[in-house]
Amino acid sequence: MIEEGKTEGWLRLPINTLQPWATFNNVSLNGIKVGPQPGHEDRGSTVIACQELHATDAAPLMIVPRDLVLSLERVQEHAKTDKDFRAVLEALGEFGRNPRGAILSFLLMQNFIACPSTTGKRGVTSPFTEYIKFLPLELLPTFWTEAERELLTGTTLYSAVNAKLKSLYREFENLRSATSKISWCAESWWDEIDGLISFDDWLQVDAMYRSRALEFPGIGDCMAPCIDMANHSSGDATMAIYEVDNDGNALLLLREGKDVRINDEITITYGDNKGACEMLFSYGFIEDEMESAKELFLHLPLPEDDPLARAKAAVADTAPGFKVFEHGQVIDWEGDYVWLLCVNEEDGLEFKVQRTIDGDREIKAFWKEEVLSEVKAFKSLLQADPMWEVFHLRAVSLLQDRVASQLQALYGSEDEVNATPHGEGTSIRDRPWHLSQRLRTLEAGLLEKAYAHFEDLVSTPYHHSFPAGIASVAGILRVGSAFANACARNWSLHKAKPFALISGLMTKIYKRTSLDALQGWTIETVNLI
Ligand SMILES: C[S@@+](CC[C@H](N)C(=O)[O-])C[C@H]1O[C@@H](n2cnc3c(N)ncnc32)[C@H](O)[C@@H]1O
Repeated sequence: MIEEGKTEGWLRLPINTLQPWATFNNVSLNGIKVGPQPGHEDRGSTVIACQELHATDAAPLMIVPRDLVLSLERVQEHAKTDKDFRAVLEALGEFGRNPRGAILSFLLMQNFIACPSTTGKRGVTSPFTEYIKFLPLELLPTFWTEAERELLTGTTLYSAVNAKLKSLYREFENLRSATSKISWCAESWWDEIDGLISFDDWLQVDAMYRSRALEFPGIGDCMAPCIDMANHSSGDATMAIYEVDNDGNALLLLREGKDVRINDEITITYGDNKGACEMLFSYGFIEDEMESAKELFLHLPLPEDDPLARAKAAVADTAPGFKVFEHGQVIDWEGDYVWLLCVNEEDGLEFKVQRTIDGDREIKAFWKEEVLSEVKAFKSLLQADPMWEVFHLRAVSLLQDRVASQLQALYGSEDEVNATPHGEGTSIRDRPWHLSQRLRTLEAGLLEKAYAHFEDLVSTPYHHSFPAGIASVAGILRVGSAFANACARNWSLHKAKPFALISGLMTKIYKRTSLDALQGWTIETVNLI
């Protein structure tokens, strides 16, 4: 329905009619207009200065009345006067009571109301019935074809998009089964012959929300019409900020110290620390200026041979993996889950089944008799342990292996991806092709740096306590691995593959030697470090 509406025109309004919509709905636009920026039409509409503006001038660039900010609260308000929509929201149960479920179903309903082929009018119009006509169709990766998604093989976006599509499908199926019980929905939305709503519509409302949601203090995630017309730039290039005033109105303000000339673009930041993967996932682009993937999340499966795997999975209240990030010149990682994987029964980890006050059975983790109330607290317990150096080495070693396997997946898919026909006359569009290539290069760069960083961590602190024989074997392997790695880094992704594999193998042997050596002589040696 939505794509059809955009193509046929009944769900489209020219962006130069946003100003009358804004005036009619009491949105004030001061010294700015919304439209495409010449030379950057591929970025859609944006906020442009129509006069010189200075941060010292007190007036906000935009004031959006609180009633127009689309939050959970606003959707619930609307439901009070729209009994058809209220029935939808109630049918959705818990999902209809959280911001995402409420906002997405509201957007779907507003698109449905705008559809001219609706027989027997349902729902109540709102300012959004018109506003959604200004919104473009975003080519987020959830709209990439299967062949286009294959271009992401080896990147962290590959599994993220596939998992998102599965979860969107589950949400859509829930929506369908819950609202099929409402007679007008069964007829107008889901009828097998002329029902209007399809899975693509759910993808469209998800994309509208995902690419435009802003987080306002005191409101949470919401959509603020007109402010969501601002494009993104990061760092010093960000020209404006958004906030709420004491009355709950949403404001767009020029950043302190910024002056703009007529026709300059006024951008906001969608999150300076967001990585390339997240930018592409949520907004469908990667900033031209981005030189690093910034951060990426790698999943860590629980090893099949871990006897405590099931118990660990049951208590893990955190994402099953870790984040590698590069902020400035610093490479680091975080992930509480990793510590669960590094220790076992022989180290002091134990699980017990306890009864809760409601009589339910609950599995509890213990570290050396001390209850582990949340995985987040585990690292500090381990840090206080005499074996910390060993646990830390195990963790870094695990992370390095995971980074190596991700690099292998990236390099390993390189030939096939590069050989994929793309562009005109093929099933691969230019935009997904270029964006996937960009992501591949950025993620390879960050993974390489993380690999080298972990290599430094696993090698440096322990060497001086190894016996001479082990130290020299470890030393040779380390130098060899560093050499192979340096070759890998200086060559193109494609040529680097054999070097990366050699480096990976050498580091594996080296780390094994180090770990065995450390664990071999146990606590006294570690205590000396
Ligand atoms: C919140 S909307 C901004 C308004 C949008 N351009 C429009 O026409 O409605 C976010 C979308 O704008 C586009 N966008 C924003 N900043 C961009 C940038 N720096 N480069 C490319 N596209 C950008 C992306 O398509 C993104 O999903």
